[in-house]
Amino acid sequence: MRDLLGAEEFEAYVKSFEEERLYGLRVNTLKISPEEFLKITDLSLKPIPWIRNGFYYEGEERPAKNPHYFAGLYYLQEPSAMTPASLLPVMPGDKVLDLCAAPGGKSTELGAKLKGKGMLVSNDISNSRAKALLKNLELWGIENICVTSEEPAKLKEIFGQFFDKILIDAPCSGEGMFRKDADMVKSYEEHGPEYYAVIQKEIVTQAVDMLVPGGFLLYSTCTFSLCEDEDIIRGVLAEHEDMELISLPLFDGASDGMGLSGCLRLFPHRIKGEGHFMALLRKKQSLDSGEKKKDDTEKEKPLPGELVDFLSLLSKPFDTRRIYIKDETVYYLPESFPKQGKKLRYLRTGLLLGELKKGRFEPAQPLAMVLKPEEFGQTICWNKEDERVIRYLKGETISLKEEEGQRKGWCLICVDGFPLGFAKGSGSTLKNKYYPGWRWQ
Ligand SMILES: C[S@@+](CC[C@H](N)C(=O)[O-])C[C@H]1O[C@@H](n2cnc3c(N)ncnc32)[C@H](O)[C@@H]1O
Repeated sequence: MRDLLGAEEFEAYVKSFEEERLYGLRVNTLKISPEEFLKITDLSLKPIPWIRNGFYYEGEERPAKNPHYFAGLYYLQEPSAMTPASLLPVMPGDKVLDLCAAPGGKSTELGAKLKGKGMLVSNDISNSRAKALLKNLELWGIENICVTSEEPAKLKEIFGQFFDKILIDAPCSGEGMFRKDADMVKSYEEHGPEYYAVIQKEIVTQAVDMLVPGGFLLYSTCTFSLCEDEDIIRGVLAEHEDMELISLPLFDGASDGMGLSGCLRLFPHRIKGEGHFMALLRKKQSLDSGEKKKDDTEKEKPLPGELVDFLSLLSKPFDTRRIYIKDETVYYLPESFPKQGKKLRYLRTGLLLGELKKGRFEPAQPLAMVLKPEEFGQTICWNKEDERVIRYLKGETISLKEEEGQRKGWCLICVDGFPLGFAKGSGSTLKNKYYPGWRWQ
């Protein structure tokens, strides 16, 4: 680091390790604007200057023990780690791949940018980490997701040149994690920059082949070593004539790439964040890039009566051609989901709508998370201070107050106007249908 920064700046860098780590949360713009969120939250927040929907919170706050967290209104994320997804120019309708996605810090933001249009494939090679990723994406309320746990080479084999935008938040030696997580120092001693550089090169090479002409690839790490950062990008540019570097905008405290201008570096002694490296690449348009689109649209087919009955409770439009039933489980596939996508080892293909159970349809938790209260026939809304909110999140049976009337059938339970999950009414009692795996502990 002394070689990289020079003696004087190195002192400032080392000194930054005496300071407290920084805590951040990012507001879910699929559900609420940052301005509206600030009006309803009881957390004390300060804006992160370069992230429109990002805020610092104090370490003693407990934002994960808050009903708004269970409503998917925000994600807890280190401030500099919010930058890569904010800089990848994702547009609604894009086909987006997050190749190293768990536990979902960046995927949640990419999903929010898609606004339900197009498709987000979130992948992580580790199956256990991909499970945490799935939970975070479903809590966030992204309906157009596929979650896979595959080697990048396997994804390339199945998808080929398919994605408009790709994010690689690469596994790395983690020099920017030392203040946040002391264990990272130990793992750095086991596997340093040279070890990770080999893996990163392989991942990037596969990703380039999956990008359509004109598509963008954002590469990021939370480390500072040249061989994992600029050298990887230089390697891509040398080996792929059709890839070009697009300069990222500098903002207050951010630094240019070291020896490769246009990349972006965040250092803990220059910004209020732990540190990150980013580079944005674009695949040049080729003359014959007007590739014919295969028509993968499913034909209209009749749906089971119990599912039709349940869907009639919803005013949210569903394209029935995208409803996919496997065994008794019902999914809603993202638009532009390719048929060959089904050949992958996936944890989720689209939005999980629910289960067909002997003539009944039971809606699933992820469906509740993508709804707006007005999109469901029967809604029960409590404010955050109502003690029944936490009891509901703990899985308890709830009694309705007299003024709330009698309820029969499926109800969508909301806090401050944001869905938490389903319950089934029978008179003045609500049978709790909150997903047991997500309960308040
Ligand atoms: C820096 S973390 C990703 C963090 C994530 N993007 C986020 O914002 O929450 C890197 C991830 O890459 C995964 N990984 C490691 N090798 C991989 C590979 N060859 N292909 C795909 N993912 C890989 C790890 O399991 C790890 O979850």
